[in-house]
Amino acid sequence: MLDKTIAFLGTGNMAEAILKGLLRAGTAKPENIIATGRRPERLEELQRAYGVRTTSDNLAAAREADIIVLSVKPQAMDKLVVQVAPALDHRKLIISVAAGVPIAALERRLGAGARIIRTMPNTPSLVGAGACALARGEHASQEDLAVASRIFQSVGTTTVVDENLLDAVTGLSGSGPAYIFLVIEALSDAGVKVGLPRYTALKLAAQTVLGSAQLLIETNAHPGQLKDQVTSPGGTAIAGLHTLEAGGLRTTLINAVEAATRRAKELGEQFLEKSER
Ligand SMILES: NC(=O)C1=CN([C@@H]2O[C@H](COP(=O)(O)OP(=O)(O)OC[C@H]3O[C@@H](n4cnc5c(N)ncnc54)[C@H](OP(=O)(O)O)[C@@H]3O)[C@@H](O)[C@H]2O)C=CC1
Ligand SMILES: O=C(O)[C@@H]1CCC=N1
Repeated sequence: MLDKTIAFLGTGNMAEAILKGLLRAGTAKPENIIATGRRPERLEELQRAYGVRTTSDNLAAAREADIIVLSVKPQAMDKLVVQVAPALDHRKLIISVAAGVPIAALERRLGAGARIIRTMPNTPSLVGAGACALARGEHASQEDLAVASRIFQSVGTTTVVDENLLDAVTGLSGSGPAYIFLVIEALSDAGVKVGLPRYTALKLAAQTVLGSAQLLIETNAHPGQLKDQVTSPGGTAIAGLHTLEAGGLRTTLINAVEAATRRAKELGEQFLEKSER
């Protein structure tokens, strides 16, 4: 149990996933979590669902909390950071989940000495199956990194990386759930096309993705080896695989991760420009 108050500044999809995961794991108590937002109906919904404290006053939340999670969209981050900067002194641990936003740019807004951990989580955190990468800012201590890691470990796996790799992480695992949901939806449509009822097709598709990932992680085997185990000579899987290769699945996935990584960099550059004004 974390004996600290955590404020989520901007409680949308990603912050809710972390918040719910933290409560589910028993890492934080609802009374030690403050969730901020703009719309009263959203705050009521969060209060009702999780019993956390809610407010539209970011500055008051930042003043009260020990740990501040910056969780608005990158495009809204500069305004938020300028607003809460007076409350964010070196006694606070600041965790950013924003795609692209560099630590140096946040430090420029928050002043020298700001203890910042930049992270890239993903939405499966909601069910304790997240994948999060973390990078430590110059003024954050090893202890700060350990506290941030504990938060994200309670909702999934964590990896510490150099900050310059976080845009790539954003392209792969941060954005990855969107790719996989598209794949599951497409596989379900395919199941319907070959005659399965919709619900049966969706259940089979989702479990196939989950089970394959679990098999890979638990056996630590190479994905090619596990693919070969499914693929009999002259059988069904090779017929399907040939079609996927002809459709350029690998190249398409590589291009997707590259495009998302590029977009994370662009978002960071836009933030930098704003923070220089
Ligand atoms: N979604 C994802 O899969 C991932 C997202 N991220 C990062 O998480 C961050 C949030 O993304 P996501 O959760 O998807 O976005 P959402 O739009 O779902 O959440 C952002 C929330 O912030 C609120 N908000 C906006 N401005 C303010 C403000 N000034 N004060 C208080 N609340 C505010 C919004 O309220 P309102 O609805 O009223 O506008 C909204 O609820 C981004 O920086 C993104 O890069 C990182 C990893 C994965
Ligand atoms: O699309 C986005 O910008 C966010 C960041 C990572 C995943 N979703």
